[in-house]
Amino acid sequence: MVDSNQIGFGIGVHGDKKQVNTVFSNSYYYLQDNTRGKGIYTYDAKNSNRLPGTLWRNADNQFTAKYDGPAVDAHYYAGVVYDYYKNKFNRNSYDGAGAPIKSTVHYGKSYTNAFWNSYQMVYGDGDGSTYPFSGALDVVGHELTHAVTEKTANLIYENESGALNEAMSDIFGTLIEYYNNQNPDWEIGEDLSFNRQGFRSLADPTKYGDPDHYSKRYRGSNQNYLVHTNSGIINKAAYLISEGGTHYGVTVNGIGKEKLGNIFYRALTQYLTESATFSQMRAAALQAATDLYGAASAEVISVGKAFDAVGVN
Ligand SMILES: O=C(O)[C@H](CCc1ccccc1)CC1(C(=O)N[C@@H](Cc2c[nH]c3ccccc23)C(=O)O)CCCC1
Ligand SMILES: [Ca+2]
Ligand SMILES: [Ca+2]
Ligand SMILES: [Zn+2]
Repeated sequence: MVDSNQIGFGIGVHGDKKQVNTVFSNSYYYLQDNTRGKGIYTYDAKNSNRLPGTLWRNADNQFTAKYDGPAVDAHYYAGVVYDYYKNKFNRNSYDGAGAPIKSTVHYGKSYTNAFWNSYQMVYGDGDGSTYPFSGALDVVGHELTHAVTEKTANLIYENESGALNEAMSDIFGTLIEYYNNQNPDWEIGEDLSFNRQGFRSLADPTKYGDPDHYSKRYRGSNQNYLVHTNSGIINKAAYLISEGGTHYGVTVNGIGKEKLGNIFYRALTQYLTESATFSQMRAAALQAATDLYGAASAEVISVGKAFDAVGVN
């Protein structure tokens, strides 16, 4: 029996209709997308902690039940993230060689988080105060960007390199949301909450208690907190590079989202090393901007000003 590529009909976490690429094999339709790299595969943990769980399948290629929603979004949004990296940077999947992209949904019981575990993306259902975690494209982009980072700079997930790791995921999660162009914004996770409040803001990190200047960085020892809060300093610099603004008296001329993406992607893939500091991020971004736009370019000037504005020299 030869497998065949199909197109299924799905309804996402928010009741939004979307087509999903599936495979028909031995009388079942699977959430397997053979049109991108070596495939995108979506699994069901059935509210256990076992990974990856079972490859999602049904008999009619219709993924419209409420229970199907998280799988539909994980599968569809993984395809959007694949397309962003392929179309913008000609990167074929997170490893550049078409690596299969695997996601598991319905992980755990009332699990109110998501993660990349070096092998796959994992999404909880939330605890009733949030939507299931694959229901936000910026979150899916955030998680898959952890995979890209791991295969490139491999930024150590603690202290400043860990905050850089987090910032890269927030920044590219946001750029991917703008690429998809459905209610794009500079917040992370707003699609997961009932009151539209996100987890973090790149435009104004202080909105959620995160620092927007190096002098305000968290210097404690809780690493999971540190990486998710000190990322605000780099997130703010990225926002200023793209959109411009005056921050603590320093004025930055915005150069737009495309150039921000080009500069940060080049920094991530060509210059950052696993133990990079914020200061080394500034140097990497300046070098990337110089490579791309020239030494005395407006882009290089904006990058320098943005890092000045957040106190990173
Ligand atoms: O990928 C990441 O950096 C986060 C991974 C969190 C995690 C870490 C270690 C083991 C398991 C899970 C997940 C996300 C995150 O930023 N989580 C934050 C915020 C958060 C989500 N759910 C929470 C529940 C309680 C407190 C904080 C949170 C965190 O874990 O801090 C990224 C986008 C949204 C979810
Ligand atoms: Ca949005
Ligand atoms: Ca967002
Ligand atoms: Zn993260």
